[in-house]
Amino acid sequence: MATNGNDAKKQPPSPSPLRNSKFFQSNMRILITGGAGFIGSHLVDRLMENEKNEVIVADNYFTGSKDNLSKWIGHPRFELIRHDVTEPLLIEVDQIYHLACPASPIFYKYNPVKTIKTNVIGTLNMLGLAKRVGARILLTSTSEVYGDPLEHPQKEEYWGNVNPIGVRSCYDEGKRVAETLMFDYHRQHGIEIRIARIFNTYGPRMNIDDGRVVSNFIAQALRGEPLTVQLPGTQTRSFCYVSDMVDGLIRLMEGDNTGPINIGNPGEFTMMELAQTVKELIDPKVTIKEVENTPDDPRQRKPDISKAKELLGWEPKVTLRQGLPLMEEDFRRRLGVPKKA
Ligand SMILES: NC(=O)c1ccc[n+]([C@@H]2O[C@H](COP(=O)([O-])OP(=O)(O)OC[C@H]3O[C@@H](n4cnc5c(N)ncnc54)[C@H](O)[C@@H]3O)[C@@H](O)[C@H]2O)c1
Ligand SMILES: O=c1ccn([C@@H]2O[C@H](COP(=O)(O)OP(=O)(O)O[C@H]3OC[C@@H](O)[C@H](O)[C@H]3O)[C@@H](O)[C@H]2O)c(=O)[nH]1
Repeated sequence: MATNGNDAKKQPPSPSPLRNSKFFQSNMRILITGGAGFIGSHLVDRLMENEKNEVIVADNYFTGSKDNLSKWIGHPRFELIRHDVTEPLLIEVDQIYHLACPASPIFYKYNPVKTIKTNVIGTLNMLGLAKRVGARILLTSTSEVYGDPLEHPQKEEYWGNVNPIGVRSCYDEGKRVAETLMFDYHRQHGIEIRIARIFNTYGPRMNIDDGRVVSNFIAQALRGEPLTVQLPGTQTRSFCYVSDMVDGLIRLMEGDNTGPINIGNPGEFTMMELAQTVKELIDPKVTIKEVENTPDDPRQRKPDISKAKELLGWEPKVTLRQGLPLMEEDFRRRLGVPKKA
């Protein structure tokens, strides 16, 4: 008999039979797609702290690097696979953190068709894997699903204001479809899903020429170049330090709520305020240069994190003024610009 595709009460598939193997098994085998990237590599560090975890990273190194994982290469509980998520992956795991996707606008716009494939086919492949082995899967979605929001701050119930045919759509709409796929697999196949809507996150290990605003301003200040504030400069973002983000993602994965749940720091700054703060912290002599913006840049963004507080017992701890110097230290080391005594 055909199954009812909309049966929300359907049970999830049973976990991998390898759980009962006579060979040594860690308690939890965790796949992190995009684990060689910025957030992914910090997540690897945190999950590897637990001796009961075995961590497998699958990454195509488009924006990530083996350098971010160098301390784990060769570790018996760690495995690194060069793999593009637009191709199927056949392995046995208990949990999947699905992060693979370029995140900086300059990188996701570089090959928009590939960005859509990564979000749609990549998420389908990872859901197929979750279904086959009975794994729980967490998607790192984004505040960009709210587009240029007409509600402020953004609650999870807000459906967003997204241009479907613009230059950011490959990412925004790609992530929206990825969320849809997650819920359809959940309803139709009983897959255990978790969706995090991540707001702008920063910290050590961001690519120096990543193109995102915090890394741009810090690198520019250290190189003695003008800070490029894109017009009008009054647009706002809310910046979350990476350790807080990793904490939120793990709580979401381990908890009972599917989400979507906003994970971000509600502290809101204009880009001009951010530039002034970086200037003051790193080098008061650097100048600020106003430059053209890119199409469809959201004018305001700030998460309502009531759900994360209530359902995950999570809220960010690191303020922007505490986090920026930690990132400055990492950038100084990588750029070879020591702090003057
Ligand atoms: N950092 C943020 O502010 C932010 C905000 C919202 C959402 N997110 C989401 O969090 C995740 C991680 O972001 P990040 O800031 O660490 O970015 P990142 O670019 O540093 O990491 C992305 C990783 O995915 C890999 N990747 C890209 N396409 C792939 C593919 N087809 N197959 C396999 N690997 C692939 C890259 O090589 C990289 O290692 C992304 O899904 C992103 O959309 C990030
Ligand atoms: O040099 C710069 C770069 C950027 N900006 C401005 O800074 C703001 C933030 O831009 P970013 O490129 O850092 O990031 P965005 O907020 O546009 O997208 C980000 O948020 C959601 C995530 O899903 C994306 O992965 C992430 O890149 C924009 O208003 C942009 O115009 C500058 O003023 N100067």
